[in-house]
Amino acid sequence: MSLVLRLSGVSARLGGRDILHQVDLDVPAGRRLGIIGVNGAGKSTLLRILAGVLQPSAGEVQIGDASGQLQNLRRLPSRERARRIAFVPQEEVVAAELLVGEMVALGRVPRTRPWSRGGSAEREIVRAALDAVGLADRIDVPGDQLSGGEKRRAVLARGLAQDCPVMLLDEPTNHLDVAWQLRLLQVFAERAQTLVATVHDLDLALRFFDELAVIGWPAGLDPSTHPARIVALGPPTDVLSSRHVAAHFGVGSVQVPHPQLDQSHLLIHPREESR
Ligand SMILES: Nc1ncnc2c1ncn2[C@@H]1O[C@H](COP(=O)(O)OP(=O)(O)OP(=O)(O)O)[C@@H](O)[C@H]1O
Repeated sequence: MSLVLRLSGVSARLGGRDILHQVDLDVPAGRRLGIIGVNGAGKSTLLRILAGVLQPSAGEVQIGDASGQLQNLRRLPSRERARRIAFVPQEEVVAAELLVGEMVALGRVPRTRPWSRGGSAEREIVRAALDAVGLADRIDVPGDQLSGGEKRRAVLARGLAQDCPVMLLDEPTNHLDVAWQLRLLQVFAERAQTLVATVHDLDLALRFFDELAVIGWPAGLDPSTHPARIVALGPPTDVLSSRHVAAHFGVGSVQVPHPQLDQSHLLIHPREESR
């Protein structure tokens, strides 16, 4: 299977502190990869490195083309990178002075000629992206008139409008109600060839992704003095075994089959109750 992104020996340093250490990660084309881990582990940092918006302190980030040829992500011009990778960061302010449609249209900038304005075809793409997140009727409304969850959906619509084969989403389900959490991930799964997303909801992670990577610390390493690394990688049912969840999240858990649907769910409980 060809790779769309590859991290080799990637480390990250922020504010004079080592955050990630020697991360190796392959993202194959056509996969849904979930990044999980406790607060402050380094998930956003890893995603920003994959997106090419943060330079690693060591190691190499490579991007693969349709034929599977890998090249250094830094050598790719930023406009070309933005035609191949859409990145939606964790928290983003929707500018009050922009209409919702104008903000979503920013996702089209890499696809248009420099300084050109989008025509009616571009407006249709923007409308379709807003429609996919249930906000088509808000296209001409100022951004600051949206609720928190609606703002999040509008920012995600901008990522959809960018129309890239690879989409990187940092906590896409933040601020969303339960129905939109499920629907939004499905929308992106249908539009993106390859999807990498960070999530905190481990039950959602178990059901939605093909593969999970846990960012954390091996047993015995003090998180306050050591950078994190990938401590588990593989199919969700393996990565979210009771043993792994206890070791990396400090809680008890059990995977149980849904009584009516052909899927498993993860029940979380305080660690003592598992005895
Ligand atoms: N600009 C920065 N300068 C210094 N330290 C930073 C900076 N950004 C993040 N950090 C630190 O890097 C570590 C990893 O942060 P990151 O945001 O990647 O974690 P995360 O796993 O995404 O966390 P969360 O689940 O809380 O969103 C944290 O300890 C954080 O305090």
